[in-house]
Amino acid sequence: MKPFKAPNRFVQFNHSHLYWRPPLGFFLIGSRYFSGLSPNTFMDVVKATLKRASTAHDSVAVRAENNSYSFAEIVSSAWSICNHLRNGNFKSNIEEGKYETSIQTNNKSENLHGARIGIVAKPSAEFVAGVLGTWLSGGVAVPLALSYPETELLHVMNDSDISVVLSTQEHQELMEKVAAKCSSNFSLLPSVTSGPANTDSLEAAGNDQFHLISKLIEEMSDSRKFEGDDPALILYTSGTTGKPKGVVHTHKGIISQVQILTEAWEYTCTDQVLHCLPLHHVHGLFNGLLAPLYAGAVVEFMPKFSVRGVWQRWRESYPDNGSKVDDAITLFTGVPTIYTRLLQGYETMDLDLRAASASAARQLRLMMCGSSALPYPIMKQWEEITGHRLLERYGMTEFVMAISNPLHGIRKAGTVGKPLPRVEVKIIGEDGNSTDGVGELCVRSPSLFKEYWKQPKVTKESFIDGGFFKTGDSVMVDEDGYYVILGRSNADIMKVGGYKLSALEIEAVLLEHPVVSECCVLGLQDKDYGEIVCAIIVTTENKKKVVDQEFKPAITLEELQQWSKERLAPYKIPTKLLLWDDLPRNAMGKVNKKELKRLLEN
Ligand SMILES: Nc1ncnc2c1ncn2[C@@H]1O[C@H](COP(=O)(O)OP(=O)(O)OP(=O)(O)O)[C@@H](O)[C@H]1O
Repeated sequence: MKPFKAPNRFVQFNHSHLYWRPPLGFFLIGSRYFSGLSPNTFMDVVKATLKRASTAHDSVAVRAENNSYSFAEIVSSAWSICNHLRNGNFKSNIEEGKYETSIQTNNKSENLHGARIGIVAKPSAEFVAGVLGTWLSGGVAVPLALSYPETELLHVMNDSDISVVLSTQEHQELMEKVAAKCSSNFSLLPSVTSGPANTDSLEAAGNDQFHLISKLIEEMSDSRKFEGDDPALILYTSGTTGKPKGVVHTHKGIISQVQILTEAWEYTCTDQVLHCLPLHHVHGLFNGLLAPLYAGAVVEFMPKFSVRGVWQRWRESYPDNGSKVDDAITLFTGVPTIYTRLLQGYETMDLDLRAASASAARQLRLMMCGSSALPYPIMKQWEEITGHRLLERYGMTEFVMAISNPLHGIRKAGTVGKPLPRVEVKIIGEDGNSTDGVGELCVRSPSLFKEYWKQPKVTKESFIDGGFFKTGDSVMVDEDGYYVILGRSNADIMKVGGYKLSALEIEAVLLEHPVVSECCVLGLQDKDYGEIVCAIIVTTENKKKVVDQEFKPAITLEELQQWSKERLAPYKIPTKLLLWDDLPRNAMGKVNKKELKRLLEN
């Protein structure tokens, strides 16, 4: 195993032919790989990277658990996974590490022709190799959530007709059981082996590696397994608004999306991402992994999010005022609850540690937030401490990212910015016609999904004329052309006594109350008003302690209503209050309001 080591892309080698570094200013899209040609699929990017690696030392692409892995190392593991899948010998359980690691040119081996391959692994080099190996074999990757309970796993695996589940020892017991119930095969992912870290030893050990890479390129060029329009990925929606649906993305859609993100947020090969999100969701998979890899950045996985771990990693990156280590983190992206937790962690630090943490965080290039609405108090506090105004953006499983606040220019609180390059949007009213007011957001983008898996009727109903996808989100545009997300039409938009209210707007206000730490607003059925506004509140820790001692609630409905009077129109003020210890959130930190409503109304 290669020791954890700084990537050497900043190193100026003596032998200039060993390492090509794009001149600064050379435009960024895939600049590490392409000088003019435009890739059709992500695998073209991989091939170009390998070509470069055959004549140069390939620097670090992924770091995980104190190991560093180059693209070539990940791809050679992907290649053995591909052979394994194509040879169809997965019926017998293969022990970890016993995959055929040499390159086989097996003319009899089958292209998988779109067979679905489930991938269950924590964020790791093995996960990345699993996805690339699936693509190399002509299969469709289906990343499955580690947090899924068995019933949900069964639903997703049966729904997508998974042929083989690739997983690691950690999940072997559960996945073997589930695979057997779905008549799928189970196979262990081989460990990605990492080679020598420095150029000298690489040159010493070099011939084998270069030989391997040349063979990989040959194989990849020989056998074209898929076209741009072919399915590459099925991601399951979180099920916030119904049963999870399989969203099919094509190779072409994936490459378009990573190009869009690279361009908008100026990802480059000098970036190093600290990644602590799940990989079965677009935020973690595209924003945090595929787009950075495309740009040649390093992705460092922290598979289990840890508040102390994140702050510490930033402090290690920028140890003293102004100094920066070679493997310094430059990019971070998270959901709002991650930032809430980081702020809570910050508050428990002593003054010296706070100063060091804030100063380190300040030096990252970019910090982003999304997947659900970023509460204003969190954004404000984060900016006061770290100097970063979080870049909030809007996305969805079906088109990945569509709207974003700018990298340069004004990032407006409470908005998600403007459409990303090459993304078109329009708002339609209840009559289906375009409107300038509040309405449903529709998106047309090169990254739009192909279809819902095995659901042609639902797919058809989700599009309007001209190929715009109906998001189900209510939005409006402010005076500067920035988009404001009012929420899911069927979960966040409440109909109270004839008024249509946005739960997100009310949540944003309630979160400013000093005792409110988290909150969720939803409409509950009412015979007089249609719906009433119900607020579920988690109070701040200190208050809760006082409360426990005094046996009195941290806040009463009357107190909340009194406080709200100056901030909300009378019909928006909650008429029901529930105080909970925490909110039931999924892996992406989202509350399933439909399920909560069902629970509270029964
Ligand atoms: N910055 C943001 N602000 C507010 N809402 C956001 C933001 N980013 C994403 N969202 C919400 O997340 C939704 C997309 O998330 P995702 O595709 O995971 O679906 P889901 O709601 O979690 O699950 P399902 O599609 O199964 O209902 C968007 O439609 C929008 O409602």
